Amino acid sequence: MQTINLTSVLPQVFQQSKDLKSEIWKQNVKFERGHLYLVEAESGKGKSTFCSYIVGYRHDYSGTVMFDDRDTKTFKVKDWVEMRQQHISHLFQELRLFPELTAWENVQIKNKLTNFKDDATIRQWFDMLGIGDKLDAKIGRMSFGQQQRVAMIRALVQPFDFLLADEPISHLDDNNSRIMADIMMTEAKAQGAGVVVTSIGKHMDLNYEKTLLL
Ligand SMILES: Nc1ncnc2c1ncn2[C@@H]1O[C@H](COP(=O)(O)OP(=O)(O)OP(=O)(O)O)[C@@H](O)[C@H]1O
Repeated sequence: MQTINLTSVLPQVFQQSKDLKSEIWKQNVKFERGHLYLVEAESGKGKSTFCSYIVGYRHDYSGTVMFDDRDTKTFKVKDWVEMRQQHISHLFQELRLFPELTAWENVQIKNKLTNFKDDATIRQWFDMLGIGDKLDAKIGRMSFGQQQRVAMIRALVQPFDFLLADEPISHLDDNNSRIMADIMMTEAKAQGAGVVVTSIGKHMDLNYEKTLLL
């Protein structure tokens, strides 16, 4: 997939808003593979909603979301499954890890779908992010910031044309944010992928090519 195109997309929840000013909602916006975008917004403006539309978890909008020349409203479940396994990776703001599984198991459950990364690479990422001693820790017993790092690793153990990172560093210190940004961008470059980062203020320090206000 080369492009994601949003045309006149408006969430139902904002349908009655008279003073909606947005560079995404009700606009024509194109995200291209190989490019880096920042979507900035205040709380409640719809960052998570925007991500949900692109990964197909929600469809409560008017307008169209196109992947290349395919209207995603025509997608069947199997199309979304393929998209999420092979083309779009999503780091959820609320992470959506399995609390009863260990950090390692949470990553492997995703990695096993495509066997995309070897164990050594995954271990190295845990070490780089300062959670090398947490491989066997249950997610439910890790801090949110530690879980955020596990969720990023999980987002990277699959092929993708686009990576959507919804507030990826909300609970990270500057050092870990930098390391995570480096790992994420190295992976995205290796895959020639586009990256869309959303932020409520504190954002990854990256050379964004385009910033859009939601
Ligand atoms: N599943 C849903 N169905 C319908 N409306 C929703 C749903 N989730 C959120 N909303 C509404 O959509 C609007 C945007 O919510 P969303 O969670 O996308 O905002 P956000 O920008 O990600 O906020 P925050 O930064 O506070 O997490 C809010 O008015 C919210 O009440």
